[in-house]
Amino acid sequence: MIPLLDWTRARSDRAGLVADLGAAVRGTGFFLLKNSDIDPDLRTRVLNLSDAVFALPEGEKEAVAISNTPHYRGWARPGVESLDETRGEVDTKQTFNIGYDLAPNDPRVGEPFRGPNQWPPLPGFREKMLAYYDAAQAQGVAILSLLAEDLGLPPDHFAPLFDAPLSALRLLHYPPATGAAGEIGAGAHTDYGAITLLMTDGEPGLQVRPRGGDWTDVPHVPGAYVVNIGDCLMRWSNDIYVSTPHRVLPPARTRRSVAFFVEANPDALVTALPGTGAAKYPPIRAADYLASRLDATYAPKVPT
Ligand SMILES: O=C(O)CCC(=O)C(=O)O
Ligand SMILES: [Fe+2]
Repeated sequence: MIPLLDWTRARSDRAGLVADLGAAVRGTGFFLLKNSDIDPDLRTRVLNLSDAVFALPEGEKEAVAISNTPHYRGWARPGVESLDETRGEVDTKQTFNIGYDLAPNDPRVGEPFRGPNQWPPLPGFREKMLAYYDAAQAQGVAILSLLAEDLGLPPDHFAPLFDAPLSALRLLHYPPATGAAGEIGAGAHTDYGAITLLMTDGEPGLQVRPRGGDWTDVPHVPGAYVVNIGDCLMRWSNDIYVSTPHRVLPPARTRRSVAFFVEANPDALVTALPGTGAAKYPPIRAADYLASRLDATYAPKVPT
């Protein structure tokens, strides 16, 4: 149901990979991707640095808390986010968000989602996270080029719309389940962006709920990314591609994952792609679409 695709086919069997990808994104909207272009050593460094940031003393995490800035960057303690907007539950996960990096004096600072990142005092953290951000964005754009072919568009259709992106690198840390009533690692949700590239540590918990189906575990294939379509690309494709609800159950042991949300440039106009039929939705700027979704995620659910 969730196919395992081999990225090396992008060079050796491109038409075959385009066909398999096209089927996956019209089905559950989820697939596993092995042999990605992202350096395995860089992936390991990012996961280790992620452990290090969550292990910092509370005070050092507070110094880079997401609440310090309006840009959705930095550390979020458990309970700050509630991915399932329809329920009172708050997520047990901690997260650390990194965005497109701008110098504090860049003229774009002040536009929605534009700003400097907050960096914890860990050697190599900034350098490795920014290297991973660029590598993951490039991988996302490469996947989008195959999807453009799948839709009968030129392979470079998306590239200029994703070169100064809203994309977010998110480190996640789930504590072991306590058994408390209503406990959830990450509440049921769909992703907001174009494509999500997720690396996990193999600890189970991630589940998807395909249309008309039940919650199903996402298998773990060592070294493979879990890739899924987000709501923005579903809308852009005029609902040809499918963004599927997923969640993370409270894990038996500490669970770590690293999500990269591939997003478009703020000004990219999300409007039914050529050849996808009569538009079901009005055009919207990518930044306005993201703003509408993030507001719901961070709205207070519990009295503080
Ligand atoms: O941690 C995971 O496995 C999934 C996280 C997720 O779905 C998200 O952050 O959007
Ligand atoms: Fe997600």
